[in-house]
Amino acid sequence: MSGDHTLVCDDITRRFGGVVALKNVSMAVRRGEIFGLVGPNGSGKTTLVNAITGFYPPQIGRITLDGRQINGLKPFRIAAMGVARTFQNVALFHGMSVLDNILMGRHIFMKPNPLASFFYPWWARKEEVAHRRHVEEVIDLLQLAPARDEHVDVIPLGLQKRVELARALCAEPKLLVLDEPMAGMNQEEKEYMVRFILDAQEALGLTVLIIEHHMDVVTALCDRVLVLNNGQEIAQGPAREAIADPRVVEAYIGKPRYAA
Ligand SMILES: Nc1ncnc2c1ncn2[C@@H]1O[C@H](COP(=O)(O)OP(=O)(O)OP(=O)(O)O)[C@@H](O)[C@H]1O
Repeated sequence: MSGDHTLVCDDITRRFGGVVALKNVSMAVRRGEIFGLVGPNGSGKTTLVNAITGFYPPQIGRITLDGRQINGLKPFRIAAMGVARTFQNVALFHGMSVLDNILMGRHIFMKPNPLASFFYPWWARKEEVAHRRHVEEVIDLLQLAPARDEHVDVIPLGLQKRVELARALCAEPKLLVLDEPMAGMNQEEKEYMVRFILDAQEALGLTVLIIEHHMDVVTALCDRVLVLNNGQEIAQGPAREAIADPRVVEAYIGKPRYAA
């Protein structure tokens, strides 16, 4: 199945003590698509992302990235294989500027070699220029130039989330995983973020897995979605069809009284 797919999750089960957070969940994210993970609070979305990124590997099931099994690998190995992630609660480096935070996204490409840098300073400079060039492209793409020298602690939440997105893009990911990138944003900030994600996806040919609660954002962004409830799939398919599924409506707003 992996030929056209960047990510395949096959029959994933993850328990935390007596809590079954994911039960027999399968999905496949096609190359170049935006795939949404949807579901009410506690339905297992973050657990699935944590399984994919290696933070909490599944006890049962198999996860492959471009056909190579990744479950069982440490998070830094999975990151080095091309999976970049943003977090539900912004996870930036405090006390550092926007630019320095974004530059951190390049660290997986940096192979410090003090001897080479000492004897061939031009080589180290050339490497830094290449990293800077890539960072500048991302800064332009996400329109972050006016904020580049600001400290991340003093900029608005919407901008912080954009900086986190920029840092993830700088890792040139095969798979970009976004955990609620619109959380806490107002309508205008959400609309901007949707635009930036679509622009980045088009410009960089990204494959994106996104956890999202706002249904207007899901339909604007996602090609297909997996809907979870109580750790199990209740719908999967094209975004509009899946979220209109009666089981999904029921999971979000409950059964109408006359149907009880
Ligand atoms: N580290 C953990 N230890 C114990 N239980 C956990 C852990 N992580 C998740 N769970 C449990 O697994 C279930 C699924 O949680 P998860 O955070 O994956 O849901 P979610 O769909 O991402 O929810 P939300 O939309 O609120 O972020 C919940 O019952 C949660 O309490």
